[in-house]
Parts: sequence; structure tokens; C-alpha cells
Amino acid sequence: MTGIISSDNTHHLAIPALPGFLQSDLDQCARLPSLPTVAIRVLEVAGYPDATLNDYANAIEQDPALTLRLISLANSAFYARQQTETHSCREATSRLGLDATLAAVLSFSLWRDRQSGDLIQRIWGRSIVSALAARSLAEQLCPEEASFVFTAALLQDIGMLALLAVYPKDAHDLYANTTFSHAQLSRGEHLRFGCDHSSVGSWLAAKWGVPVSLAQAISASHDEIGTQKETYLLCLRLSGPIADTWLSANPSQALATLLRQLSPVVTTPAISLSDLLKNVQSQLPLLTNLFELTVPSSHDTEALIIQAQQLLFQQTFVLNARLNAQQQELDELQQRQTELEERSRRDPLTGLSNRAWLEEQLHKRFEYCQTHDHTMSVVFIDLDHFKKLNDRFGHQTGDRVLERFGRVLGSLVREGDLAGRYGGEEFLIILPDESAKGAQRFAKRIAKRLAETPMETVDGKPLFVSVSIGIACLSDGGFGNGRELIDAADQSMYYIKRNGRGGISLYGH
Ligand SMILES: Nc1nc2c(ncn2[C@@H]2O[C@H](COP(=O)(O)OP(=O)(O)OP(=O)(O)O)[C@@H](O)[C@H]2O)c(=O)[nH]1
Repeated sequence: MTGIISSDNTHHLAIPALPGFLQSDLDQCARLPSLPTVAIRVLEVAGYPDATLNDYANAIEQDPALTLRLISLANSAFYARQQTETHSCREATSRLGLDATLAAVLSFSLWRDRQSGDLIQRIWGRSIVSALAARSLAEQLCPEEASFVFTAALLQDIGMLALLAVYPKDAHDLYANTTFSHAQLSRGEHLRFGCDHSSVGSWLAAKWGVPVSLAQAISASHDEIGTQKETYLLCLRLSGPIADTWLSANPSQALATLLRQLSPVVTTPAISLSDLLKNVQSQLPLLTNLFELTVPSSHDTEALIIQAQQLLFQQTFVLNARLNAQQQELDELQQRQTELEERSRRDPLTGLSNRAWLEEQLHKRFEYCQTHDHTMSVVFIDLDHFKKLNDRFGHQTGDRVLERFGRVLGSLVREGDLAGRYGGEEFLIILPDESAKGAQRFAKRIAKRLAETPMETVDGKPLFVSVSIGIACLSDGGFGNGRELIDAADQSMYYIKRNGRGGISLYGH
């Protein structure tokens, strides 16, 4: 059959460009599938939302050979079924119906080599189931576009035929791998040919001169489900995976998996899966007969749905259990991480903050006070004569004193204050929003507590300690950073040390 290109649409900007090498190989290929003018005219008619059988018949009658074949098809045993013989194209199209007429025209035009083997059979088989699924979906979601969607779905894989014509070996090797999913095939095509068959199919359809909208739909047919705005594209994109499910060796399992994959992206409640599958089931023999394909095994659609739902429930159950286990692991990891972080901030002996954490927090607080015009105070505490205490009572007693003092300090600070061990027998407390006077009151409470409460008992005797305390308040000096504030408190503390110990000094006073 001679392919006559009625109007080449490949230059149309809305059709994506192909890689240069592929484009030139396709241009030079003499064996590309071709469509006669009459088939293109029929495709145009199929694009009308209100196409009638008359429109189809008028287009088909332009080609006497095709008309004759349609009439003989309509009179074949399968379609005749006790009806009288038909003689006109109009009667033939009416007997076949719109979908079957269109499929017949395409099959006569494209399906030339009836002996072309399993691979081509598989490609057309998928296209036919896709077309039926797409039409059924469209009838539920966008009835006015059902016919267009049917056509686009039927042609969505024609790019595979083109690639088989241009690169017979490479394409055959890829397509013959029946373990590949359709998505894996597309990825394989990208690797080998620089794009997938939806782009090639779109280019081919545009080259035939089919309506641009149809070529564009073919191009978008394999894109990710859920990214489309138009409902007809949703129907088209769902049709392929549904066909794969139908044709799978284990359809209920495949359907359950598909439903699970689709549940987050397809939220249209209007789709009746049962109607969809029943439609495919009832129309399939008619269309496969046109293409002289072996009818893909039929399914008990109700049982299929029930089995798929049961599997879906099981899968969800297993998935949830796995998710729960993972979540638990994650929680434990997070808890460990939090504990580690917490520990990295603590002084192990007293349980108070350590120096690094104190300095980091002081730095942050200082910045905050600068930008928000707040004040703060720091209190520097050094235990008096601690060396002597160690020397006299032992290092362990010294440790217990430090530990006990840490607890006392912790009990005296308020929420929001930060007390820590700065080093050895030195402690630092950050008092956010505290004036010098408030910090002094706090320091006095510490001194009073130490005067009243022994930090240890040695040989039955209470061991009291005194401390030297230096205070610096942000409001009392031109401090450039947190470090300077600590130094000021440290200097005040040393002032007490130099003057006999056991007292409180406020920087700048
Ligand atoms: N038990 C114990 N002692 C410590 C710890 N860290 C530091 N020290 C001791 O604390 C003592 C501090 O001595 P100095 O810096 O001379 O100060 P001081 O003896 O308290 O004298 P003044 O500060 O002048 O009153 C040293 O002997 C350190 O070994 C600790 O974690 N545990």
C-alpha cells in the first residue's frame, strides 16, 4: 500500500523535536509505517466531538478498496450474526460501530504484514486494550472526548513500529524482552535512541499529516500520570498501564499494584473500575478480530476486582507493617541522636551544661540582645581554696563537692537561665533579660545557700564551701561580644579573690 502524506505537520512547533541522528535516520528510512489519505481523513473525522457514522462513511467511500474491505468485514460471520448482508459503506460502518470502523481503517492501512510475529502482535494487542480502556475512562470522565481519546490511545505505540523499521535489530532486542515493563522499555529507548517511542510516534503521526492535536496527544501519552491538567490526558495515560495489567500473566496482582501506585495521584472518584473492565472485556473480541490477533485471554472482571482488592489490602497491610517498623527505627535513631547531642552539651560530673555549649548559647544570646535591644547578665563563680580541699580530703571528695554544688546551682536557676561548668571548679550562669541587680540577688541566694548547706560530710563533720562570684551585665558596659562579657565577670570574680574570697562583685561598680 502506498503511503500518501496529505500534509506534513512535523514542522509544527508543538511537536517535540527528535535527536538529530534519529531524525535523519527516520527521514531516510523507506520502510516507515505509512497511512493513506483516506485513513488520515478518517482520523480527522474521529477528532470531531460529534462525529457520526455518516461522516465516517463519507470519508471511507473515497477509497473503493477500503470500502469493499469494510463491507466484507461487516458481512463476516463475526459481525453478521443473523443480520442480512450489507452492501453500503454506511451500513457497514453502522454495523461495525465508530471504534471498530476506525480500528479497521487503521488496521488495513498499518497492519499489512499479518504474519509479522509475536512482537507486532503484542504491540497491537496492547494498543487495542489501551484504546478500549481509554474510551471507557473518557466515557466516564470526559464523554465528549471519548472518540479522540480512543484514537490517540490506539496510536500511542506506533512509534515502536517506526523504531522497528529504522533500527530493526536494536529495537527488536529491546522489545523482545518480555520481562520489561512498558516504562522500562521507554527508559531503554531513551538510552538507545535518545527519546522514547511516544516522541517518535508523535513525529510519525505529524508526518502523516494527522491533526496536530492527535500528534500532541501521542507525544504526551506516556508522561507521568498526575501531572496533566486535561482529563482526556489522564484517560490516555492511564490506558497503557491498564492494558499492561489486563495482558499481564497475573492480572489481579498487577491490578492491585497499579491501584496502589495510582491511589496517591488519581483522586477521581467518578471512575468505575468494574464498568471499565467490563467494557474492555465486551469490546475486545471485536477489535482483536479486526487485527486478526489472538484474543487476549478474557477475565472474570468482577472476580478480578475482588482479588485485586484483597491483594491491595494485603499489600497495604504489609506495607504499613514495614512502614511502622521503619518509623520505629527512625524514632529510635532520632532519639539516639538527641541523646548524643544532649550528652555532647553536658558536663558529665555535674550534669550541667559544658563550656562549649555555654559559649555557643552566650554568643547567640548576645547577638539577640544586640538586635532586639535586650539585656542579660552573666555570673562567674569560682569555688574557694579548692586545691586545699582536694589536698586535704582527697580528689573524690572534691568531685562530690563539685557534683553537689552543681545540683544546688541547678535548683536555684529559673527556667530560661543556663547554668554550666566552665572548667575545673569554675561555673558560669547566663541570665537572659536580667539586670545587674537581679543578677546580684541571684548570686546572694547562692552564697546564702552555701552558708547554710554543707556540700559534703567528712568524718561526720559538715564540709562547707565558699565561692567568689563576679557579675557582668550587658547594660553596664560597651561589650563587643559575649567573650568580653565573660571576661568582665571573670575579672570581677578575681577582684573578690584578691580581696579575701567569699563575696560578690559587680563589673563596673
Ligand atoms: N576534685 C576535683 N578537682 C578539680 C577538678 N577540676 C579542677 N580541680 C582542682 O581544682 C583546683 C583549683 O585550684 P586553683 O586554681 O589553685 O584554685 P583554688 O585552690 O580554688 O584557689 P582560689 O581559686 O584562689 O580560691 C586544682 O587543684 C584542680 O586540680 C575536678 O573535676 N575535680
